[in-house]
Amino acid sequence: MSEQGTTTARTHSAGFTAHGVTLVRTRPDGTSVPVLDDLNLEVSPGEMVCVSGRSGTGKSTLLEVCAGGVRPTSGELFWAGTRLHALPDRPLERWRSATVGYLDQGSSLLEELRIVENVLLGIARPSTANIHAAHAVLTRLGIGHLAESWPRKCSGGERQRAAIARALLRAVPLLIFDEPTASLDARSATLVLDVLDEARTEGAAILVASHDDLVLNRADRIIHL
Ligand SMILES: Nc1ncnc2c1ncn2[C@@H]1O[C@H](COP(=O)(O)OP(=O)(O)OP(=O)(O)O)[C@@H](O)[C@H]1O
Repeated sequence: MSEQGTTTARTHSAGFTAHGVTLVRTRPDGTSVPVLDDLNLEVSPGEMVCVSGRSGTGKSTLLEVCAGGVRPTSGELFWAGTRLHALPDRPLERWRSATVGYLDQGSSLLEELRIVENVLLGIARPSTANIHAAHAVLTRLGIGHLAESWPRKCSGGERQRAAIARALLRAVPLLIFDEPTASLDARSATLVLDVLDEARTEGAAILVASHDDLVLNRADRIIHL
């Protein structure tokens, strides 16, 4: 693993740190697959770090581990000094809900909910202000006109932007986005990156996996797997 770009002083007291992370998966036939091997990364508040690399090198898996969705086989994960790797399941899940805006590679939406309802999913009892904010973020992402549409009537890129809107709506401090521009043309990708820039300026720590030069060019640092 190698890094390029500027490096700022970071400590375990702010932002996200992964140290010596290893993950071994087990195939259905019982054989072991080493997926992550002794990975280290840090993402400070107000910084966007991009994980890049060939297909199958473990980018999505690393993001899932950092988001608290998969436990590493070994290694340490910290958020603002909290030892995430030592948390039991329920506190880890509470940390994840309160702290992480996660976009998976499939940009999964619930088909039985309209786009704006999908965006509001992470909020238990949406207020009028939350609903206005959901419409506003959809508009920023160029799909405000689709707020009342059903996901099945939307294109891949529109669905992807709706999933991004959902991850952004709660203004959480850690955004972990897997291939956020994968289904987007340059114009739509730029809308997404402008919104991410705004979140970064407001102090979010942002970790993305991407091959897209538009994303790589905006990153503060790049980690090559
Ligand atoms: N549940 C699993 N069980 C066993 N192996 C898995 C599992 N999930 C992923 N892998 C393997 O782990 C490796 C890394 O997968 P991952 O999806 O993290 O790669 P990636 O770099 O994100 O790839 P891509 O760029 O194609 O999305 C791959 O070889 C994959 O086959």
